[in-house]
Amino acid sequence: MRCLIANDKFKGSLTALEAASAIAAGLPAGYEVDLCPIADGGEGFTETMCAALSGRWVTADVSDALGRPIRARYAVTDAGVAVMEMAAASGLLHVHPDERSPLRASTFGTGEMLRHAARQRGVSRILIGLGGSATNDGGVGMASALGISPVNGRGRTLDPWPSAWGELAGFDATGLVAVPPIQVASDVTNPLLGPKGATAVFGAQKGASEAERRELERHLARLVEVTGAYATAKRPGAGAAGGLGFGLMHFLGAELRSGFELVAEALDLKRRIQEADFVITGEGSMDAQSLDGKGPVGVAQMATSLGRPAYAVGGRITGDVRSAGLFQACASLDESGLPLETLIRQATTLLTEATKRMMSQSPPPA
Ligand SMILES: Nc1ncnc2c1ncn2[C@@H]1O[C@H](COP(=O)(O)OP(=O)(O)OP(=O)(O)O)[C@@H](O)[C@H]1O
Ligand SMILES: O=C(O)[C@H](O)CO
Repeated sequence: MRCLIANDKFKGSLTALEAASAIAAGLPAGYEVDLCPIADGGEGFTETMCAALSGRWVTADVSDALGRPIRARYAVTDAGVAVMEMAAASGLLHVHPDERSPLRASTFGTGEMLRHAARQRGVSRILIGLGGSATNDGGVGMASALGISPVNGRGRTLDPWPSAWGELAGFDATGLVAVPPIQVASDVTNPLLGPKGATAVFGAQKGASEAERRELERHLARLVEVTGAYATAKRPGAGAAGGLGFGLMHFLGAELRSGFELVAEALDLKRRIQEADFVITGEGSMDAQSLDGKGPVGVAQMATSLGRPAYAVGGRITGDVRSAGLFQACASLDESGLPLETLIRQATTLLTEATKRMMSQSPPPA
């Protein structure tokens, strides 16, 4: 029996590779294993792509979402592609829960990282992953760092975070820095505005109260009005990373694709599924958001279409995912009834045990 293990990270407890190894340890003796950690555009995207494309790491001193100095890492591949994730600079991970404040947060640091990459010798293309952001600025911070500044009616430059845009009247691009073509790997397909938009769906996890979410939505709507980019705002992925998807497409003409699809291509996932008898996927939390184009669901759909049974292991797996008809069997760490803190601390052992249990209860068809 050959098993492909293609899971994403368990955020807060295990990287994708650590989780894949813990899952492998739970398989019956004698099974062949192909470890294939995946990512979708959020944290872990660069590491996964760098491993697949063989790149070297570069560090850049930039700003985090609140403007504090941060050292961000990205990779440059042998083929001259700079591969990065916005979360390395503007991620939620770098902002303590008490400090989260998307009205004051900006993607300026992501723009600095892009500028840094554009200046690297031999870089002819940039691939940037979106997801896990602390920001909700429509990419204005990013644009600002590249010389496209938000201005008021008198031409005065405004700060690049939403609460400063009361008088936003346009953009001054006279200082625009040259950047190579950019391809975007988006973790979600949400549009910029509305009930399925960046603020409504992801604002709360960044610390925005209901009143703040209303204000953020107003600012983003104003941004669309001022730029006239109504069609871009509606495109799938425009709402990724607090609207950075919109900003990259509108200000820099970037091409946006599903992060999972890009990763799947780089990892040669289809061939590896075909070579396996069954597939195990998973991530920290498999929930309604996962059904919206996230990696593990993508793996399961691909496996099903190739006639290979898919299994899921997660920290938690909600009922809608379990009943989506995608998995032969599911096992989650929280079925043990242990508190989250213990599930996170003992994630490796528990994941191995959950896999063992799942495989003995529902073995793959011989
Ligand atoms: N060992 C664990 N046991 C139980 N739950 C876990 C464990 N590790 C992570 N989680 C849950 O998963 C959540 C994180 O989900 P996940 O790892 O899928 O990342 P995510 O935020 O959905 O990332 P992405 O935006 O890339 O999908 C945590 O908040 C936690 O509730
Ligand atoms: O960063 C975010 O807002 C979410 O991960 C969706 O992209």
